Amino acid sequence: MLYIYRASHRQENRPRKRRVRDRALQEHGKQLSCRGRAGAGCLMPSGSFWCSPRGVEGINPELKLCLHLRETSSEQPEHCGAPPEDTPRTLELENNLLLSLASVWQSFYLLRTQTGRQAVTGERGVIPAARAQGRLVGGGRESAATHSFFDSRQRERSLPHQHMSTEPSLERDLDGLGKQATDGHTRLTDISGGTEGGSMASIPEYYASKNVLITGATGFMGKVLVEKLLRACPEVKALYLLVRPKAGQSMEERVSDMMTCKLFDRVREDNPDFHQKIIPISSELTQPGLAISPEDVETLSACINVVFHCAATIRFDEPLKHALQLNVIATQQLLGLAKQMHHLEAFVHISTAYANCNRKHIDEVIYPPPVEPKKLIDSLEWMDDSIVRDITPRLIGDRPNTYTYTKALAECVVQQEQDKLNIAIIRPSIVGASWQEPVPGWIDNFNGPSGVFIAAGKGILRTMRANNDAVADLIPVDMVINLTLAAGWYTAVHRPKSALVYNCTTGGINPFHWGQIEHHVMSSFKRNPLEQAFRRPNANITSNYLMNQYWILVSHKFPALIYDFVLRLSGQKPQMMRIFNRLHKAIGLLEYFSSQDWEWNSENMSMLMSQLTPEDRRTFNFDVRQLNWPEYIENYCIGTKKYVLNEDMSDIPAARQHLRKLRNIRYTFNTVLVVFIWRVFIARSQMARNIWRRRQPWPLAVSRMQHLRL
Ligand SMILES: CCCCC/C=C\C/C=C\CCCCCCCC(=O)SCCNC(=O)CCNC(=O)[C@H](O)C(C)(C)COP(=O)(O)OP(=O)(O)OC[C@H]1O[C@@H](n2cnc3c(N)ncnc32)[C@H](O)[C@@H]1OP(=O)(O)O
Ligand SMILES: NC(=O)C1=CN([C@@H]2O[C@H](COP(=O)(O)OP(=O)(O)OC[C@H]3O[C@@H](n4cnc5c(N)ncnc54)[C@H](OP(=O)(O)O)[C@@H]3O)[C@@H](O)[C@H]2O)C=CC1
Repeated sequence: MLYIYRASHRQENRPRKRRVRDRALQEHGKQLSCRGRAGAGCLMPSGSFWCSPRGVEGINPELKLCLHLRETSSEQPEHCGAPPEDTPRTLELENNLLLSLASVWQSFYLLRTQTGRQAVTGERGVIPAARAQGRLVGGGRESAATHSFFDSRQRERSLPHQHMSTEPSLERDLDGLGKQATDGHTRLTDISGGTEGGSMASIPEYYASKNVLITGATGFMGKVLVEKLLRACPEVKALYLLVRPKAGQSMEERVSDMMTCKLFDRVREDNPDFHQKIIPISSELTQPGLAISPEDVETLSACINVVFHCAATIRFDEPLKHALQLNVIATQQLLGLAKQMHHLEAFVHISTAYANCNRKHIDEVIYPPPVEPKKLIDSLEWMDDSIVRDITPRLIGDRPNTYTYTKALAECVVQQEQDKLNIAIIRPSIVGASWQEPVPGWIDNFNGPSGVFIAAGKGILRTMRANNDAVADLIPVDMVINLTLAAGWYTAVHRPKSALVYNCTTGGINPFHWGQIEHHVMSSFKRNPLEQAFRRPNANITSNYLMNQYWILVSHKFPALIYDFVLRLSGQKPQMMRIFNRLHKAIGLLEYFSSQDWEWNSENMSMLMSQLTPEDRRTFNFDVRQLNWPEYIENYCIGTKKYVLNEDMSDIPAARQHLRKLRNIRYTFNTVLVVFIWRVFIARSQMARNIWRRRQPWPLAVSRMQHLRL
């Protein structure tokens, strides 16, 4: 079965385009991807998908046909969009052209398969083949900012390393085969991860026998990355972790502590000796040369194949100088080290979807930086901290904090090396607890919404400024890591000419709103309460500033005063007001993100998914359509209880009992308050009594009725 379609970029045609894709998807289980302006694509018999952003448009520019689907095997072509009245012939011509392209491709594919060269293009080598046949017009777009997946495969890179020099460029796609044969050395086999003669290496096959360098491995995402690599790619050779000593612990102690964490239970079960694959390297990223010893630099330069750069300061209130030091300068230094690595195949940089939060629509491109990073680095170097603090608001401009500002600069720094390295940039939105792996709901920190959920679950947080109808772009950490590993694989195997950006978000595909989050978080914590809650969980979000301030006063500050008063009376140190002040600072920093909407284009995420084998798609699942939000939020809340607060699930009955007690206390308190108000303001004041009578005629009516009955 061969599907052929072409799609215009016109907004009104998108639903139709989606229908075609969905249909093909239903029948083939393949995620299709087509991007660029008007596009044309065909799903090959092998199941692979071919698409050219400009090819057909170049042949027949006046065609503004929205969508056309044709099944060659069935007699009746299905039209998913109305073909233009004046174009049946052109359309026919075009379809014929696509069909002939497809058949050229098929013969080429077969030829390659017969000559055992699948590793070169695999079943995805459609464009090179078609281009080599001189059938496609148009080429890649020029700037990295408009770079697309398909373009990336149409341009040749000047490869930095010898072992990469066998990239199957379009121009030498066919000739290159001869060259390789004379070499007698299938270097492309190296690229595809050691699979011989067969199809493209799967993700675990690719990572087999690779040395991987990870920064930020002791952090939330880094840990999940290490765990997943060890579990899903058991043949990986070694993981080199750049770790600093901290809080009186050496880096070795920190890493061995980390490996005893519950997160690694499944890996430990599969391979009790997994720690042998972990090689900690002492590194303080804010120091010159990343404070890596010369011997370690030599080792890393000689053996690393893939770098995952996760380390960063994610604090929103980080002083600019420090945020710049870690998020930008350290990234620059790491890139410098990466360029020395003789066998580096991919450099994966973790950014954030909010790096460009000053925009409402964010494409998978690297936007011009707010300032040239080098200039800023040079200027801040000589400036006193207090001066930097004073000019920070002016510098960050329309970004909310130094974190998003420096992450945007880091992307620019990474982009500057795209000619020398194979780069992927991952931009996750709000990374939350795990969806499925290694266990549902795994989370180990208070960052982002986790702290808010916990504060609400403990009954401390009662109000927060957020827009009920704004999309809460949460993404589970395991999905981010699956995508990251897949992007590493894809970058190494396909080596896009320029850095490929992956917006790793959910809102555009499977949206969920803050109002819904609030509802599910509250009901989840009522079913599975946290221990020793301060009050019954009952948080409300509002976008109204004044309303929020009112509730802060009534529901936060007033109870805190009473509680601290009671603590004082009982001879203890007051603490509630202090806790609330910290909470207000934290939620004040988060409100920017919960009060507005962004729209991210995540086509590269879909593209990447379409490139995975069915098996890899299961193992490295980042299909956000499969997220069932209520279930995810329930597991998230349970995860905060189990893994952040280390509370035991067996204590839930006691926690429920505690909530009942709090409810009874509240009822009693409210009753006492009503009686008190009655006694003080109503019973004692003649004026209040008069008002009460006028407003409340029912007591008179009741007494009259009683009188009548008597
Ligand atoms: C129920 C209703 C639900 C409705 C939900 C509505 C809205 C959801 C809210 C937010 C969503 C937006 C999230 C946007 C994320 C953007 C995505 C990203 O790209 S980056 C990752 C996000 N980064 C962060 O979240 C970091 C934010 N944190 C900070 O900037 C700072 O930590 C701080 C909040 C300013 C606090 O700084 P401070 O110096 O005062 O404290 P410390 O950091 O030293 O921590 C002290 C102590 O407190 C604990 N802690 C830290 N943060 C929180 C928190 N949010 N809640 C509770 N406790 C927190 C921390 O662990 C320390 O504990 P200890 O001393 O025991 O170590
Ligand atoms: N969490 C989120 O919601 C999101 C995160 N991201 C990005 O994902 C990446 C990982 O974030 P996450 O795991 O949540 O962050 P964490 O704060 O949990 O981890 C940060 C990591 O960086 C390391 N690090 C920090 N400073 C240094 C230093 N000076 N020298 C060496 N290592 C250092 C930390 O090591 P140590 O343990 O020694 O402190 C830690 O391992 C970051 O790049 C972040 O921008 C993007 C979007 C959302």
